[in-house]
Amino acid sequence: MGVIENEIVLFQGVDKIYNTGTVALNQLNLSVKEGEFISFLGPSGCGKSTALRMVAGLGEATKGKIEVFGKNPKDVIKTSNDVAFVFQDANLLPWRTVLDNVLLPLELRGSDKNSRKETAIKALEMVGLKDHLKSYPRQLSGGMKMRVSIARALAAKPKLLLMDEPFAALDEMTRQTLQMDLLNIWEKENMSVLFVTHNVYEAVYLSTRIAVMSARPGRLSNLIDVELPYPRERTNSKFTEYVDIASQSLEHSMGRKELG
Ligand SMILES: Nc1ncnc2c1ncn2[C@@H]1O[C@H](COP(=O)(O)OP(=O)(O)OP(=O)(O)O)[C@@H](O)[C@H]1O
Repeated sequence: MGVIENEIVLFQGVDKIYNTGTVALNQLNLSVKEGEFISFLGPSGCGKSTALRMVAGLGEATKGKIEVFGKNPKDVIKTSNDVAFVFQDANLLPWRTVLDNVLLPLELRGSDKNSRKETAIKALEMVGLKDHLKSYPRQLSGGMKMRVSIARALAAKPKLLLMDEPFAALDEMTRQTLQMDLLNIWEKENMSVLFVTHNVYEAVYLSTRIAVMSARPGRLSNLIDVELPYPRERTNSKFTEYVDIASQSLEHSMGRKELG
């Protein structure tokens, strides 16, 4: 099989069976190209997080191959800052200020002392928190905490950002604002994003492609190319069409309805 140009992530025949016997992924095949914004959409327990975690070198495939930038994911994590992870929980240290939370991974990595503060401030600027450098996590709203968490990931200047339901705990207004801001950052920074969500609207709003996962178990049931220009208009009829396509695909993947 030839190498695909600009391929940054490859799942090839990937099975993941946990030692409890749970089959989390079954023959997952997916090729992600540079610059894509891919969402894994699927019901609870279909293996979305498992797939994302393996891209971050957390856990190994039971069978098949996963490559990130053409290498073993564990090696990529060990030797570069090219991959960053944002979780649903912002995971901030309560005794550190906003700036110090973003600085922490840079300190741990031993990056240059003089430039790291500048890098952290720039990342906080990108997420609109330049005026809150000295605040503590307890003084921030849920949305602001998530912004700090995103800034912490961006400070490493990753080429690939992995996000596991980052906005799931936020209210709808905050979620929509963060989605918009995330897209702006994605476009400006030339990053690629792998994003996990349960939310069909979120997947259609954000993604260049949606990987719909099935719970029977851990299979890719559909790949949807979302051919809509950015920024997307949620009230647009084309947007609604994609929401319908993704919803039907999701229902089909859960075995409730056959695709029309
Ligand atoms: N460390 C683990 N050990 C054993 N089983 C696990 C482990 N992690 C996940 N699983 C199981 O693997 C399956 C897939 O889990 P995973 O978290 O990847 O799904 P998900 O699609 O991300 O679910 P959710 O949307 O609820 O987060 C589930 O049945 C889960 O219980």
